[in-house]
Amino acid sequence: MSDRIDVAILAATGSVGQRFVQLLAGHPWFRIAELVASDRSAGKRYAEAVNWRISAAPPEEVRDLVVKHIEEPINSPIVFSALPGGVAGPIEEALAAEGKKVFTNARDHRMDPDVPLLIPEVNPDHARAIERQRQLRGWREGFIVANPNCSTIHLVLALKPIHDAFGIERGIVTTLQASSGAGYPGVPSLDLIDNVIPYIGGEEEKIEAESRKILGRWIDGTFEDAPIVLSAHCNRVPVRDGHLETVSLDLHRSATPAEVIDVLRAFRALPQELELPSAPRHPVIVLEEPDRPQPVLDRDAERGMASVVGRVRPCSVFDIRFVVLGHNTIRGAAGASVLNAELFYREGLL
Ligand SMILES: NC(=O)C1=CN([C@@H]2O[C@H](COP(=O)(O)OP(=O)(O)OC[C@H]3O[C@@H](n4cnc5c(N)ncnc54)[C@H](OP(=O)(O)O)[C@@H]3O)[C@@H](O)[C@H]2O)C=CC1
Ligand SMILES: N[C@@H](CC(=O)OP(=O)(O)O)C(=O)O
Repeated sequence: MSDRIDVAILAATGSVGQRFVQLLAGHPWFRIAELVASDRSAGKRYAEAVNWRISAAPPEEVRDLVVKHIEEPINSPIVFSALPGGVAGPIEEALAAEGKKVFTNARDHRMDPDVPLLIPEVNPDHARAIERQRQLRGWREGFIVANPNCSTIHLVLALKPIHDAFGIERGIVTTLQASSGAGYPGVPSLDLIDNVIPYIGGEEEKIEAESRKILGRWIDGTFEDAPIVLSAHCNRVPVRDGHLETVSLDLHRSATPAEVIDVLRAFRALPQELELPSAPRHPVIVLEEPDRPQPVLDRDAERGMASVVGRVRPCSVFDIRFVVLGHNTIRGAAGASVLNAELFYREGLL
């Protein structure tokens, strides 16, 4: 009999669901007990249902689990959700109302005024919002905690130490986002090979709004946005995994590239202090080679859990500019949710 806590993964067969399976297989605190997906997969063994795309084969411990239908009851106390946006909202609410602790990747509840949009290195205190959430929604044990959009997470991990040290007034971010960000099979290959698509629906708005919420404060029972103005431009590029973002920032107090590199390299926070199992030792890595970071070379840094910064230099329009890269389905999605759950476990909130 294991003393690990049982968890269910919703949408376990998709791009993000597969990452959940990979990251939770053999986890020291959590045990994959239930895998859930749509009509297409329900009733099949996981190994038959999934089109496993991230390594040679799914982990041994899940291959024979029979995939549940999304309408079947869930027994595990913790639920990781990789459901599609639009589908996720009501399902996650019903589960939280039943008492489940729901850690979601989906966009549906991220901007709710009582849902923490959590990056444990950046705003762990926002976790306190679950008390208000329970009060407002009449939930006794359950809750919903969201992690941000994949581009937002890597951007904000780099912004946080800079904001704390120098204050960010405004900025421009341009993303080059991997094809796996669109799920599987995602953008048709003939649309993406030899091409760049300068549009990802809703992404620019999410990056701008989510960053302000995360860098803002939880105060007197409400979220107060950080007064930072961002302009985002999002592009889909023919890269398999890893979102790269170019960033220019206007600061309250101007800083040299060396000062910015120092604060990024010194950045450590609660997950590192608590030694959470999925926490990177260095949440932000800074490279000094002029042509890095690159998706193929750098997306797996710290098992895909770190953001990799490079090309920190003065900006001719604002104060400072740099590039940040991160793995979109690991730290940008499933790994982010797992780290959120680990923080809750260590803080006694599960
Ligand atoms: N890919 C990324 O980089 C990121 C994705 N996200 C978010 O994560 C979520 C999942 O995205 P992704 O994995 O890329 O998507 P995929 O298209 O790869 O996978 C979709 C998954 O959803 C399941 N599904 C679809 N409809 C239903 C339904 N009605 N009930 C139950 N399960 C259903 C599918 O199951 P089946 O196989 O049985 O059809 C499959 O497991 C989305 O909310 C997305 O916005 C967030 C950050 C990054
Ligand atoms: N939009 C992201 C992935 C995603 O699904 O984002 P969100 O969870 O914010 O909808 C991408 O295309 O790379």
